[in-house]
Amino acid sequence: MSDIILENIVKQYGSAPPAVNHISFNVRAGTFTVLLGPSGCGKSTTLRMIAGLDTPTSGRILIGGRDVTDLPPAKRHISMVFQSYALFPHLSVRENILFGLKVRKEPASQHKPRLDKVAQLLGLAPLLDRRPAQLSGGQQQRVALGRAVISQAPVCLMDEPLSNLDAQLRHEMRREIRALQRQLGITMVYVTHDQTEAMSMADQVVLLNGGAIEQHDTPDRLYGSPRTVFAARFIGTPPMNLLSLDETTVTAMRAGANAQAFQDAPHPEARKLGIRPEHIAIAQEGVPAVVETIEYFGADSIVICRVGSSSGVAVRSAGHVHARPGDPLRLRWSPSQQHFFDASGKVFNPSPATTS
Ligand SMILES: Nc1ncnc2c1ncn2[C@@H]1O[C@H](COP(=O)(O)OP(=O)(O)OP(=O)(O)O)[C@@H](O)[C@H]1O
Repeated sequence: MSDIILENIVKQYGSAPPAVNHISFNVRAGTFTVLLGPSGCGKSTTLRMIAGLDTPTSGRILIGGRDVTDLPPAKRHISMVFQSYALFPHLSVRENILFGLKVRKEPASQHKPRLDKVAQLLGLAPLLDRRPAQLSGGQQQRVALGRAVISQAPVCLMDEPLSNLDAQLRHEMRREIRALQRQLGITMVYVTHDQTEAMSMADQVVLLNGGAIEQHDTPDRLYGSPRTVFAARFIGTPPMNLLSLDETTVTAMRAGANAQAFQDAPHPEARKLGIRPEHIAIAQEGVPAVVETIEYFGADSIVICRVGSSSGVAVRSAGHVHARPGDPLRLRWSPSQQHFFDASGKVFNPSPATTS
């Protein structure tokens, strides 16, 4: 089986701080893992080391139980898809897709049946005689996928493969890639900085920050039980609200006569309270707030408020909210949706809703 194991991987370029700093994680065979994080966090470097395009400064990489740390890419039984597609402009779609099979001298009798299958899977049959320049961005992306899939490698590595496509197409391709991965049982490692992409595609997300793993979890747990302020803020649009637990804000929260939340004093080491915008409701009674701005999106509105000394607290509300900047509001949320963080930004006390 093609499990991937990274053991204590470090990548150092010259005297700069390590691009990848002691990371270890496992990818189970047949699953979809996303490497997620902001620009420069080490996603591509990590993927390139799994691919064999970069060598770790220290640590080991195993694929399917084999130590591949010092093996070249061609010996790792992997396929790759890059942002740039890297198609040969002078070759037809058919030739582009078959290129790898020819280089690896796979028996010619295999070419046609495998090409037919891939063309059918990806809807490329009518385009086989075209050159890349005669294709749309989405079609070129499909050819790049076809080239990866035809290799029948058990592991596929993708680096921001959809970033050149418009939003609509990106959406469609996400579904296609996920369906293809499931259908073929491929072990997938996929790099993106787009948290929506990660959340909608992954079985497991490895969230990186400054070359280290911030959290490795299912999308569900990453969203529901972020371990750090960084994870809480990186996932979700708008991100989780963070209210400083200073006296003004705590007093404001306690002032809500019926504010179920926050009747007890927060733990003295808790410095910030996190609540997701969709977990706060505008109510008759509750924590007093003042409207700062309202953004209307059709299906819902985001009301930005001030609560105590915390400005910019986002509340997601269905439909159109009829309020103006300066209007007073009352807010409610359930204590089970509260996340407390300590001074170092680590979750203080996983919320009861997520510990069960
Ligand atoms: N060949 C290299 N030489 C020196 N430094 C490098 C090299 N490749 C990457 N780095 C540095 O390593 C760090 C991680 O880069 P990496 O490309 O892995 O980030 P990333 O998370 O993929 O970012 P992005 O989303 O912008 O592609 C960055 O600080 C980058 O400048």
